[in-house]
Amino acid sequence: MAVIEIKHPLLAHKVGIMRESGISTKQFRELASEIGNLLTYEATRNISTDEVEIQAWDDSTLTVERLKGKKITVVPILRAGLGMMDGVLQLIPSARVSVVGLYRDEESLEPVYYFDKVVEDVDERTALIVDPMLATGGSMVATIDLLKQKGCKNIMGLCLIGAPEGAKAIEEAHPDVDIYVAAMDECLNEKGYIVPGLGDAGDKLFGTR
Ligand SMILES: O=P(O)(O)OC[C@H]1O[C@H](OP(=O)(O)OP(=O)(O)O)[C@H](O)[C@@H]1O
Ligand SMILES: O=c1cc[nH]c(=O)[nH]1
Ligand SMILES: [Mg+2]
Repeated sequence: MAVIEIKHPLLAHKVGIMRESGISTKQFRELASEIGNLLTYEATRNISTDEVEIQAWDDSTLTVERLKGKKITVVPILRAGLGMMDGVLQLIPSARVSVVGLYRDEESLEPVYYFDKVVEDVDERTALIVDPMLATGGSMVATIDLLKQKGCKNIMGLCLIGAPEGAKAIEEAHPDVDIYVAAMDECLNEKGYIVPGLGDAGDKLFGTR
């Protein structure tokens, strides 16, 4: 199963608020970041830790676990992915950030590449792609393609909302990649928007349109 819906009352509550018409930019941003944080907690359940020795409070030597935080790169897909990024970095502050710029052509719904700045040692890191919407899946597939071309071998994704069409696209193109979503919705409408969805996540995060 490449796309995993995380069922949790906190996520359901927060996604429900994000779907309301007239939500403020401020509240939409806060919720996108909070859900990014909660999804990170779930998605990182099985990432590896190192054992390190510390000097404990009573001067004894203690072996504790440390996250291999420097081995993760967070990959926001511009623009809307930036809205989830801070919530992810709150939990993994030492992660490096790699940015991928794509927008979806409104007519063809195909992803159009315009920028990337991916960390040089991405082949040694786990990539955590963040983007609120998995609609046709084209933008996520293109980002995974790009990261794999650069040598990245471990890739996960975090999205607020997924559509079955996007899940199918990921499972066909990249069955090795797990995408964690806070809600799996019903379908896409004739314009490629997720139904019920929450509208245009980028516009709501950036206050455009
Ligand atoms: O699964 P897909 O069909 O590819 O659609 C999802 C993409 O569409 C949105 O970005 P958009 O193109 O609106 O760009 P923006 O973030 O700059 O608003 C969203 O943030 C995803 O990147
Ligand atoms: O529903 C959707 C689909 C793509 N992009 C969005 O922002 N929303
Ligand atoms: Mg947009």
